[in-house]
Amino acid sequence: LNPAQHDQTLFEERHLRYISPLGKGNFGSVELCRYDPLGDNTGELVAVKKLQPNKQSTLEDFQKEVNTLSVLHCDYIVKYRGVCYSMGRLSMSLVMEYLPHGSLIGYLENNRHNVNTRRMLLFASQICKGMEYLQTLRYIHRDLAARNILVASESLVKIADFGLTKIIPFDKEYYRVTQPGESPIFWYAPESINDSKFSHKSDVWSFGIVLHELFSYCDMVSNPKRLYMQELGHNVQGPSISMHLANILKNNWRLPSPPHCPSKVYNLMKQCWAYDFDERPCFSSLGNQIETIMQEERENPKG
Ligand SMILES: CCCn1cc(-c2nc(Nc3ccc(C(=O)NC)cc3)nc3[nH]ccc23)cn1
Repeated sequence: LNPAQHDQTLFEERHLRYISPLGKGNFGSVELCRYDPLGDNTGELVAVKKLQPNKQSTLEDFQKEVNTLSVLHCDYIVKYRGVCYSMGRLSMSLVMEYLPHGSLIGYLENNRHNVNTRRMLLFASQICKGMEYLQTLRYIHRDLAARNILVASESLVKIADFGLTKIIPFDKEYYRVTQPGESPIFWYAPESINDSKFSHKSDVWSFGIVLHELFSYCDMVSNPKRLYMQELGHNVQGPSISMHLANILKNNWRLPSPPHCPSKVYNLMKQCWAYDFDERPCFSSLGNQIETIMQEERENPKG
């Protein structure tokens, strides 16, 4: 047999059966497929991210996303399975493990009543560990948000969508982006808004926003964009939004504590939202603080 037939990471398009749409990521949409080489529906379900057609730059970016995911091996990061070339290698798709419970946002909306504080803290500590692992490889995610967290089981979440992930150069502690596309500015640290500077500490800021989303049960009413826009006043439009956002952050306004959120958890968020990135905790410190709060929750459960 030729090597390709032994290469488990090469998926032949003719055996990849489309089932349904799963969601939208950076640079493309994700679909549920069954890889069924025997043609008897015994093949396994996979999540396939198809590159958005045309726009040459995204093919290059997409290849980088594929390369990034292919080297990540962590329980708290969605698993790479391989690639599927089509149109004679002119297009490609990223094949990943299928996570049955979908995005954290939908999960929390549908399971609000049986996700207590302890489970939220478990999810937060898993995301923290995934980010700690990324940092050991000098990767910055740059798009850490609840929409990019997937639920593998009722006790396991994973970080997904590495479309904006960058490697920090060996001689610097931050990455400066040239062309910020449609940026998720409400998840951005001040230095990212003002100077397009990204670092592990800007990922920590975004982690604080994810904590807020988690403890708000990803409720639409209190999502970060809506809360910030309320503070900015809806008359602020278009490009000046980021300037106004940077302003209120400079004046030390922060998202309010989610309803019934334990004060120790809100305190963690505030640490992540220190204006000066040097004052923000690192992911390992955050992980330890979360474990401590989890231990206290176990001793005298409130949630
Ligand atoms: C992160 C942004 C891009 N994105 C990735 C995925 C994705 N989804 C799923 N499973 C999934 C999704 C949705 C639902 C659902 O019931 N929806 C109403 C059920 C299961 N497994 C995945 N493995 C790798 C990526 C990925 C979806 N969007």
